[in-house]
Amino acid sequence: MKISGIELRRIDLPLVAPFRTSFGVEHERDVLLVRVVTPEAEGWGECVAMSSPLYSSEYVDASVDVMRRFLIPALTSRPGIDGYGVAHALAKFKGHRMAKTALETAVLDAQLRASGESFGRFLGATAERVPCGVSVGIMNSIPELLDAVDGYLSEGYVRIKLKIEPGWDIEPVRAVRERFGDGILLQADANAAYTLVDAPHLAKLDEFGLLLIEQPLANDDLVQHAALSKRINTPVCLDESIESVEHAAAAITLGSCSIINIKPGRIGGYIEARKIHDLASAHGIAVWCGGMLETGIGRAANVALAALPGFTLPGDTSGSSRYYAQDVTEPFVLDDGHLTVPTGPGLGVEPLPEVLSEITSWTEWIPA
Ligand SMILES: O=C(O)CCC(=O)N[C@@H](C(=O)O)c1ccccc1
Repeated sequence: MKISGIELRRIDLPLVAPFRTSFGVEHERDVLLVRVVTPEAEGWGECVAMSSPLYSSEYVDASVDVMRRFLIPALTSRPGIDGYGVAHALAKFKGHRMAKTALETAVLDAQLRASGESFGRFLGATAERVPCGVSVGIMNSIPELLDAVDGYLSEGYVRIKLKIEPGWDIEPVRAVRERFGDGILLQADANAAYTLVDAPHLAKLDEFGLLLIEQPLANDDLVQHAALSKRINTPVCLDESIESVEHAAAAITLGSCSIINIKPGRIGGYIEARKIHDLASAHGIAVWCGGMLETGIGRAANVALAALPGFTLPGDTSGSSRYYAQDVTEPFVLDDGHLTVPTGPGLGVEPLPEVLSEITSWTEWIPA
């Protein structure tokens, strides 16, 4: 396909409630969307970078800059490109995986809308719907946490993920276990808030039968997580540390984790995500699809990815209403704890024009 031009668009979406993690509190999302225009079709992608470089080094303003100055010219200067060619064309530019993922997704979406193939079928999805977990932020009190968890379980979520940090870990997990029993699927996400010194403390989580503890140690570590994995019984899952299939191979070789949270934006795209899925499956490592508070654009792609056979654990593929009163696309609505994989060409969803114009804060057209 020859790209005619690419539109960058920032949209403002307030969250239905503040979302607190060990690295900060989110009240709204300043989301960067990408629209790739070709003679055959248009395609959409979502950049999951946050407004500040707190989850990783990427942030929205930097994504706009690197796309405008380096990534988009590298794509539009080519006589033709397809989804498989994007990562190769952008490889010479270091990092900025979330920006690269948004562009690759938009090119793939255009390509697939032109060919009539769904994103899920392209990736190798084998399920028509996926079981959904939900991520629960750090709260001001245990009662507030229990009310939130009660509400999500009532909505049908099949797995609860609790954000933890030093001072908010053992007691919240204990309270949820005592209130809701051993039957609910429960896991914890530390977002790199601990060090190996905390190993004995983290071992106290072992009594609660958690599915996993996600990224307990530094965001770029593999070696210390391997040491921690030998000192606690709760399975270690990596998120921030895995930025490529090479990282995943190293983590598996070192024994750094037994579960991987696959977040396409973090690793540079859905094609790289499928590589990690295939590698992990070959090693008996379970994977699940993480989330970055995506709008329906990124959510559609994540739900398609989560339908691949190796995604054996419920992901952070919540319904749109977990974060947004009004999504930029038709909302993803939980049905019996599951979301249906879109079956239309490409992502199978697109922004609602009236909503998009209302929430757009900035847009720029970059011609080929
Ligand atoms: O449901 C979602 O999309 C969010 C899932 C979630 O907890 N994401 C976490 C994470 O570290 O995995 C996150 C929160 C805020 C910002 C970035 C990441």
